[in-house]
Amino acid sequence: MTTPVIELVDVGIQYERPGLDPLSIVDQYDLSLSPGDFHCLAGRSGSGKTSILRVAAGLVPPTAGKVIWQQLEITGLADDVVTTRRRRHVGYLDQRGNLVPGLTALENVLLPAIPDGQTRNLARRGRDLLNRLGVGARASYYPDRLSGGERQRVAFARALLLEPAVIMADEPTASLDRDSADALITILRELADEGIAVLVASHDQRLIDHADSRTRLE
Ligand SMILES: Nc1ncnc2c1ncn2[C@@H]1O[C@H](COP(=O)(O)OP(=O)(O)OP(=O)(O)O)[C@@H](O)[C@H]1O
Repeated sequence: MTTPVIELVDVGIQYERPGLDPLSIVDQYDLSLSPGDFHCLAGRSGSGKTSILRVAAGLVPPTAGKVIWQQLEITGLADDVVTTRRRRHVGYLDQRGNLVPGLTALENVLLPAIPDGQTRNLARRGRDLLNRLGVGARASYYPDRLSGGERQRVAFARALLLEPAVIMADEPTASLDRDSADALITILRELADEGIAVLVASHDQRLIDHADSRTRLE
C-alpha cells in the first residue's frame, strides 16, 4: 500500500464570531490523498474551500484533528519546521497567483530555490516549466506586463519548481478564459498521472467533473 502524501484526520475548522455561535466549516472531516490522486473541494463561494486548503497546506492549524504529510504529523510542530517542510512537500497556488513585482517571471519561478542556493541549478527546470505552461516567451517579463492568466501560470510554475508531492490550487481556473482553463485542467491531470497528488478548490464544474473524487461543501 502506498503512503498517503497528505491526510486530514478528524479535522474540525471553526471561526469565532463575536456575539454569534462559532462558524463551523467542517467537523470530523477526513481526507487521504495518495500519489496520483486528484481531489476537488467543491462548493459555493464562502463554503470553506480555501479554509480546508490552507489547513491542508499547514498555513493555519485546524481547530481540531490532525494534518499528516507523508506520515509526519505537522499539527503542533513549530512554524519554521512546517515552513521548511512545506517548501519541498507542497506546491501551493493561491487565488491571486502572487508574484514579486521587481522580479521577472523566471526569477519568480526560481524563488523557492533560494534558501538551498539552487537557483542556478534549477534555472533550466524553471524555463521548462514556463514552456510547459505556455508562458515560456514571457520568462523575462516583469509581472506588471503579464495578464492575470499569465501571472497565474507563472505562479503555477513556481509551485512546481521543487517537485512537490502534492500540488494545491485555489480556484486555479477562475481568472482564465475557457481555452486556458481547459489547458490548465489538462496539465493538472497530467501531473496526477505523473504521480503528484492534486488538491484543488473550485466551483468550476469542468474542474469538479475532472477530478477523481470530490468533497462537496454546503
Ligand atoms: N480567518 C477567518 N476568520 C473568520 N472567518 C473566516 C476566516 N477565514 C474565512 N472565514 C469565513 O469562513 C467562510 C469560508 O471562507 P473560505 O474563504 O474558506 O470560503 P471559500 O469557499 O474558499 O470561498 P471563495 O470561493 O469565495 O473563495 C466565509 O464565511 C469566511 O468569511
